[in-house]
Amino acid sequence: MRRRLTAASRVTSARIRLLRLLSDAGVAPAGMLVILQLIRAAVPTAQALSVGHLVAVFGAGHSDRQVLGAAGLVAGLFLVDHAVWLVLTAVRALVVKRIDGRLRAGLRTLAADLPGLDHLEGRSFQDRASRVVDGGMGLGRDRSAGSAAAGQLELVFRMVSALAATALLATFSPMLALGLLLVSLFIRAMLRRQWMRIIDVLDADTAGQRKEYYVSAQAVIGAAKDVRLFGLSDWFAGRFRAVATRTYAPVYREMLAVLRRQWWTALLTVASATAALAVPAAAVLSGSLDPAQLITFVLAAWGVMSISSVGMEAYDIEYGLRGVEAADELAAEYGTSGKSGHGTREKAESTAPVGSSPSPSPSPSPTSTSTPPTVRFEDVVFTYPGTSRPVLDGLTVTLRPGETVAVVGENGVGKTTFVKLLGGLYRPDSGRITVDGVDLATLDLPAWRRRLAVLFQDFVRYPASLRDNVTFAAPHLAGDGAVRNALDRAGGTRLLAELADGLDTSLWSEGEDGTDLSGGQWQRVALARVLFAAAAGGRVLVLDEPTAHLDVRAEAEFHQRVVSRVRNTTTVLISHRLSTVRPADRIILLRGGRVAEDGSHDALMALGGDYARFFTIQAEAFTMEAR
Ligand SMILES: Nc1ncnc2c1ncn2[C@@H]1O[C@H](COP(=O)(O)OP(=O)(O)OP(=O)(O)O)[C@@H](O)[C@H]1O
Repeated sequence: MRRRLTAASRVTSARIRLLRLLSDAGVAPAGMLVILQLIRAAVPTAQALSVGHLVAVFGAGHSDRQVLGAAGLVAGLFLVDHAVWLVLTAVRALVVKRIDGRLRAGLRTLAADLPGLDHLEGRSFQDRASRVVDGGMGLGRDRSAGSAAAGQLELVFRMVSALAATALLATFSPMLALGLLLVSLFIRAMLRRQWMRIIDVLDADTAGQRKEYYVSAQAVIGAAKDVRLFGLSDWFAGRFRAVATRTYAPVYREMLAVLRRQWWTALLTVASATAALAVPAAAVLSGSLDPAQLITFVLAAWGVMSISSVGMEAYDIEYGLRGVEAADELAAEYGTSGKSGHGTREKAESTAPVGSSPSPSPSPSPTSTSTPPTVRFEDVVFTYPGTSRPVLDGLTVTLRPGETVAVVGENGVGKTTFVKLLGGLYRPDSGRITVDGVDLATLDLPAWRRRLAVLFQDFVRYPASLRDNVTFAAPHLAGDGAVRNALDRAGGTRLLAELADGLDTSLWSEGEDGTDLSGGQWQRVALARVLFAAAAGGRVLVLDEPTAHLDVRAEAEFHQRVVSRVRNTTTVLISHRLSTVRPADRIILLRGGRVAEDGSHDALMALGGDYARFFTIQAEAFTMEAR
């Protein structure tokens, strides 16, 4: 009993939460929806009365005017109902869109405010985030949080409508009215319980995303080359069919099972309908009711019984509510930790730096921002969330102000991970990272990041103008001279001259009049972006594989053109092309998650370790090619 009461109170508060969501749509649309629903709720009872009145005036031989008036009332009510339905559909769509928009905007802000990346690693955040934006599998309508709120309002007024009909029927027979209402509510509860299990089955569909991928991969430009050249179209179609069958088969099985269990709810419905007809008919036969009243009360009984059916709104509520709950859970879990920590609360607590409190409060950087800082990794151990093997395992290294440090090592050794930790995107499991002696965990992260200019290996190709692509890190400094200068140093001057609209050329190839660039051209733009950021105050410049897409000449000129012209900045250069890193002040070779070799090119060549071996292999390959 207690469990039932708890469950009932949980359902009630969830339903109230849905109704409160309506305020997100704005007072005018939400208020209008309430008024329209109220009008529609009054229609069945008004129709019962008006049709009864029409029969009464017709049978009693009233004047033509009176009959026409009564018929006009009946017809008018039908018209009003239809017109209200049309307007209501439009207002409902607006309300749904606004509520969903607010919820999605909240999710975007929450995700963007989280300074770390670890929430994006596990399924927990992703699953709940996609539940918030999920429109569900609805027959012609969205099954979102907004539709759940609108559906809840619809249900409230369906109830109001049934109660109004009950009150009208009770003027004839309170017993019949109450009995019909209770049986109808019971049938509804049973039907709802049976059909809503389908929502559980749909919710358990974890293959949905893959299904989407198999469909979209064939239609988007990214995979189109592979699909054609490898002849993968049939493979994609086959995978889609397999996943779709796996998704929908349990849904159809559940539907069949529910249909097989319908016989006794059908029996109850037939019994209710028989009582609704027989009791007023018996009263007519005994002379206590006239035919006009018979019509009114039979229609009223129909109005009461209408609550027994499970309408689309029930699915909307059930499905959309899970999106609302997911949004609430995300807000509770990540809403506040995101502002101050590096990532999720759990990760922040479990990996707090040695000797510091679990959730250090951020403080402004005490270091000067005009000079490059001394950055130290002290015995840093780091394991990606959801994995067990540490990528960095006791990494100790110092980046001294103004020096150029190259980081090299085999694929997967942790070079990019080192950069991610430097940017505060993850926190070490143990050990610490200091900036001028201050633990990075206690620094104001946004302020620290303004001192970094990072070119990632998988840099982003923003669908925006060339100018925006260069100035994103410091839009307030977007003077043409600075942009051209950054492009020039990145080797992008010729590219700029070739583009029809110069700096204003749209690099959004999918947009109207947009242009796309080659891989190497994009790399120059991305390089210009970080050089621009460095000129705007970035004191630590990180270049992860900056020459991977560049042609031979650009690669050969890279050090001269880019690295040697950087002033008042520490440069971290990651590259597999050892000729690119050769001029660096220091070269660090990572192995087993820590520094294995550290020194200038000459020193490491003299050491005769891995660096010397790799360099010799590359040099020999070039010499052989040259012959
Ligand atoms: N988000 C992640 N989640 C789990 N493991 C990851 C993640 N990112 C990287 N790894 C793993 O961490 C290891 C180090 O990756 P990282 O990208 O730092 O290597 P890298 O030295 O930059 O490699 P490369 O030279 O190929 O660019 C790899 O084994 C990789 O599989």
